[in-house]
Amino acid sequence: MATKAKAGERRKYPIRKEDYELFEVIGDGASAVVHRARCIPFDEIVAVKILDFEKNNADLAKISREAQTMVLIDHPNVLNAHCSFVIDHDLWVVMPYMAGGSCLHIMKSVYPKGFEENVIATVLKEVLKGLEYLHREGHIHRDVKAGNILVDARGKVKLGDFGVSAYLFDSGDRQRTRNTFVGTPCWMAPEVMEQRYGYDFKADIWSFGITALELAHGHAPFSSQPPMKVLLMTLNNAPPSLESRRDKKFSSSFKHMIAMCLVKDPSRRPTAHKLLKQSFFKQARSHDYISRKILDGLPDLGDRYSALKVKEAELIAQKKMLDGEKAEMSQNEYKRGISAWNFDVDELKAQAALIPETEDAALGKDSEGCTRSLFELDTLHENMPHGAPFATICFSENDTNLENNGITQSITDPASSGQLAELRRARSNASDNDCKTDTQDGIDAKGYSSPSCSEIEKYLEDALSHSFGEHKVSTSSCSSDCSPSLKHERAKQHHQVQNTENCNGVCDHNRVGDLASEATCKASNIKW
Ligand SMILES: Nc1ncnc2c1ncn2[C@@H]1O[C@H](COP(=O)(O)OP(=O)(O)OP(=O)(O)O)[C@@H](O)[C@H]1O
Repeated sequence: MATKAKAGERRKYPIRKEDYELFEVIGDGASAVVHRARCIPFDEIVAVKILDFEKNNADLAKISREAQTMVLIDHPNVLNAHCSFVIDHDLWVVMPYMAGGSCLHIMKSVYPKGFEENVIATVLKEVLKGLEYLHREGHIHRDVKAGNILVDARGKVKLGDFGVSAYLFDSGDRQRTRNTFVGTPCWMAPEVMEQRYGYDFKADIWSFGITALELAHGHAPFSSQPPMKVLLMTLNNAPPSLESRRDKKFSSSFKHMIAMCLVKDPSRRPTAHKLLKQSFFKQARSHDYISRKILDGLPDLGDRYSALKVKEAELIAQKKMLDGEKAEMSQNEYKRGISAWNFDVDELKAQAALIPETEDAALGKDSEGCTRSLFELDTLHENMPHGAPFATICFSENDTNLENNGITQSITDPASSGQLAELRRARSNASDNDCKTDTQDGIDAKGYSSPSCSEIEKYLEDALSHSFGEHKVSTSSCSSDCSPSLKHERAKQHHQVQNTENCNGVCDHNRVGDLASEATCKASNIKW
């Protein structure tokens, strides 16, 4: 028989396995499986998240933190836990059942290209209210994404999954920043990736901006890229935005709100409280609207989940086949790129050996003498934009000379004066039609990152004007603050010019080779 709690009092949910009847699986994540279930004494449908901490390598601290945090939560827009308990090596977390499932699930099932703007505004306003509460209470959520925005049967929206959340104010000393590296790369703020100065609740605002793009397009920027590439693109490229041709349907207030969140310098991002005042949210409607607009006619959550699993399995099988072809193609492009630039590996090694010791460090040279750049080529190529045929990049995690993010790129001069002339010719031949059209995240139909017209022009300009004798070029986030971080004065001037032209965060020299080689191929009439 159901027991009733007094007004204002929280019901005490039973903490015995026998008190729950588990039904179908309705979700799974990195560490858990979630079931629809019935709490027998209350005759209430709930969700039970089961985490096997033995299988998950026993991050018991993380898991209990998640459970404790969830039980203490008290806000209509944040999913709380009714209770949690340990059964063998499983932790059971009992939560309210969110019958609509996550926004990611809803999009995958019915709106693969994303939601309409007023649906997004309504959902995001609720999420922001939840974030405002969490930040006020000293939490960083650290995993804001569509997969963690849950909708109940009435269209009410809650931010879920504290799998990686932690107290911002540690045991009384109110330490505001943390130095751990957790989260999901696509939504991860640059400062979290850098792990240099720690991060604070503003990391959630970046993830919130990425989530807004995810809801607008049906997927997060760079979502088809491997994690390492996502890291590089987030750190090196301009922040993603809602500015491509396909985004014309969205209002300028939406674009502006996203641009405010996706600023690389966290101190310049607004708080959740301030964001809520943005005019974009004026179009937000009620939960009934969400229910009518996106939940009506949806199959049951369990059925949707099973259908998605089948679809996912098919995609994985297809991808396995494609990956074989892709690896071969990539290898061919790599070889072609090398020959286009007439690379001489031994000569490059010899050049590197001539560079004084202090310079070597900045070049990211390892004990074998800049070999990292040469022998990591395959891996790097996989992580570079489509067609990047040569990698003249050394990563230096220990370069203390540069005031950057710890990733240093060295552009070693592959260009003879003849090659530069060829490049110049190529640029004058390359018409705008040769360029890919600007896309919001630069991902082409094959899932490769492709440069836009303006990027090509910029990088060609960069390749031509860059002093190839210059060995150190920082790729640090010269985002909207445009702080120059080049050590050498000449490079600094070059950098400043570049920043004036493109002040929103691109210092990406990665692609010089990509574009230069593309141009070279075009000039030489080689099929690219
Ligand atoms: N209370 C709930 N009601 C309905 N569905 C839920 C509920 N909690 C979670 N889910 C579904 O289960 C999925 C996985 O849950 P959750 O994100 O908590 O697991 P996780 O292992 O922590 O995931 P992550 O990969 O984000 O770390 C969610 O994306 C959502 O679709």
